[in-house]
Amino acid sequence: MRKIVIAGNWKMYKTRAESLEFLQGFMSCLTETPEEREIVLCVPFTSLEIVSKNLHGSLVRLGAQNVHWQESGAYTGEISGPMLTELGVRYVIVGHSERRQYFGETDETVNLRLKAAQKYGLIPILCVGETKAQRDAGETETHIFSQLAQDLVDVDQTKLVIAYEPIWAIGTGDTCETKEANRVIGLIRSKLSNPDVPIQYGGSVKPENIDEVMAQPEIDGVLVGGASLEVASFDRIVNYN
Ligand SMILES: O=C(CO)COP(=O)(O)O
Repeated sequence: MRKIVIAGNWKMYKTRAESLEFLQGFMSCLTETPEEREIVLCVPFTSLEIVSKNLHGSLVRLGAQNVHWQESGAYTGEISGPMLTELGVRYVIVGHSERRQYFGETDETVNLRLKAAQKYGLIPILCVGETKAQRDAGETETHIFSQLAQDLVDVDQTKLVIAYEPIWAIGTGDTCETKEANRVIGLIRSKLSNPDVPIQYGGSVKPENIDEVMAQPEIDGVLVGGASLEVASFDRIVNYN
């Protein structure tokens, strides 16, 4: 049985005060959510502690948005696995397209970050996906297979989540057709040694399309950006039908 994982990626949004306000509103909505759905909030580093302290034993899991491969060292601006686990972090996004695009992360460093996350007891959410140009050139599969082949070297597939995020569908309102997302996710699964790895879809997931996305047989959850910032919309997403 594959696990359902619904994660919010807050990116560079919300101060500590705003994070707390969200959490207080969101926790009171969760009473209806089926327990087998794992809900994760990947918040900015500065909000990890306040969110951690206010989860009060709820089923919501804490997530971060990146992790360095060393335990400590002269790596200005980076954060290590032990720094995250100390705050109660359970999940960490690795290789998001915004990190690859704007901050020079490569498949090689993504692989190092994945292995470090697992070494320190974190479950990484590995993001893969193609650009519009790659899709238009018919290179979706080759690009994603190349990312997987490099990113997953020596990675334990029993402690892993993968998110398929077509870059052209992120923050654009331009959702990938659900059947197409389902097809690509099936192809990703065919490349894994563990068929039970939960594979999420990400890219313009909203209350309006969540039911259709989750009805697809290969899709085991979602990684949500913009629609995870508002209590009402994220509540609707985690309580999909
Ligand atoms: O990048 C994403 C999640 O990691 C998707 O963002 P949006 O849901 O805002 O399109």
